Amino acid sequence: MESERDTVRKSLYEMVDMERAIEQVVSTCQDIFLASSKSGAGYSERVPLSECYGRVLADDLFSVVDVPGAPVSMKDGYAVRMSDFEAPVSPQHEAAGTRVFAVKMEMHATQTGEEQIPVLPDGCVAYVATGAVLPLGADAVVMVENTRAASDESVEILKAPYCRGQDIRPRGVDLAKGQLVLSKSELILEAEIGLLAACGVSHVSVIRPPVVGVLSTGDEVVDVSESRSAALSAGSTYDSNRPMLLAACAAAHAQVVDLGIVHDHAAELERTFMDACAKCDLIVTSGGVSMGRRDLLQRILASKGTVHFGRVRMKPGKPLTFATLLPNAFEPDAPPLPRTRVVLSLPGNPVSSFVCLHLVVIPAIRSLQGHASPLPPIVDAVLAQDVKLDPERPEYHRATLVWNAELGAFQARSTGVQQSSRLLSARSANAFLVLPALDETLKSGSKVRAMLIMQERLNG
Ligand SMILES: Nc1nc2c(c(=O)[nH]1)N[C@H]1C(S)=C(S)[C@@H](COP(=O)(O)OP(=O)(O)OC[C@H]3O[C@@H](n4cnc5c(N)ncnc54)[C@H](O)[C@@H]3O)O[C@H]1N2
Ligand code: MOO
Repeated sequence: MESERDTVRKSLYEMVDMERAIEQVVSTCQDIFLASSKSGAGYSERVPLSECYGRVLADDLFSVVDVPGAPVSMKDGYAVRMSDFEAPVSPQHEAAGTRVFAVKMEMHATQTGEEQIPVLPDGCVAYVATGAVLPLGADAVVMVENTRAASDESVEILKAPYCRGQDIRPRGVDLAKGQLVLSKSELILEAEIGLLAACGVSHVSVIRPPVVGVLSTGDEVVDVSESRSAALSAGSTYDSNRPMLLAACAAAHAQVVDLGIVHDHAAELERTFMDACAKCDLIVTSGGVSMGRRDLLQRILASKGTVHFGRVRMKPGKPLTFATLLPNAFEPDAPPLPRTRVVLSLPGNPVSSFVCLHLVVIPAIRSLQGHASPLPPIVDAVLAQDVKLDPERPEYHRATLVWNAELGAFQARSTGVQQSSRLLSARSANAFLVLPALDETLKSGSKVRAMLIMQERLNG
């Protein structure tokens, strides 16, 4: 048993590898998601298409219509019967390889009912617009560029269609009624929204977003809204973590709850956690997880639940802490709520928070929504300059990747001094270079692994 004296000098937690830490967070969140999908309680909600971007589908989806609903033309041109091209023709047209047909009707792209579709008379053609329903009996389309107006009512076809069905979209070729269009657990982005609308679906069942509460801790931390009313004292610092985390969690389609700034005071922290546990699936905190006397979070979490890890072999973000709490941990007499609560306590240094946000918070939110691939993608990149490695901890080095056509590779440029308080090192970053712990310098031109973040920035 360690004495009180020892515990202030040495962390209670073994240092775990970052890959293992990420895996543990993701698999715990996936288990919570699976348990809630089985119980069905509050698992999904029905939303209009305008609200489903970035959400995960809760059910398989089938088309309720054929697209197109009838054979339609793929070109502006003339609908023809192929058999009419076998009829005898004048020697003059025979020699020229052309044929003249009477144009008996015009079909435009309108909301044609099935009963309104006319029959194409033998030996005649119909003018058809792109997307227009074909007259019955037509089995190919000749585009206008292969025709010449012979008179007001006839057309000379200069190049006969080479096969039946040419330039026709048959009924149901794009989507067939009853066809599985999207599967449960698929991510809905713009293509999927277009697809759903195309097959007549106006509302979909999507996974309910996790409720994510965000709080900052620290007696020195000041809300930015106070910036107009009071000058910042020497020891104070504006709260940059909470606005950053709230924005990123909302962008990851969580329902966010601002839990404010909490002092380094055990009773106040416990009260905030009690309140958060009642309404949040995931509680994200920053600050108060390291070795200071007022770093109280790990002790509170350990007393109310399970701390899975409290130190990670990574830079920046070493004191990253992951805990789970039973939903009634702070109110033992209250009836248990359906889900285990997840707590991710990020280190207070703003860049450490930023890095942990991308490495564990966003993957946790994605896992709680049933995303099949919750982790950021990793690509190869080539260093644009020398980079000094950290001898003790693997580093997530902020960098900007730019595609270099000459190299046929992404080139990675460091964002500069990587100190964990220097938020400017996150500015314009679109990747973390995943660097090993080694006492050496990686030379310009070396190949490294790069984890893509904020992919909107990949093009600068
Ligand atoms: N003796 C040791 N000290 C420290 C260790 C260690 O291993 N042994 N680890 C260091 C590392 S690494 C980190 S990272 C920090 C993280 O500590 P905490 O999570 O306890 O963070 P705080 O001490 O509360 O704050 C650190 C720093 O960040 C500023 N801060 C805090 N919250 C915010 C916020 N919301 N917005 C902007 N800035 C914030 C705070 O004022 C401090 O300057 O611990 C090292 N220490
Ligand atoms: O790990 Mo700390 O986040 O390096 O400063």
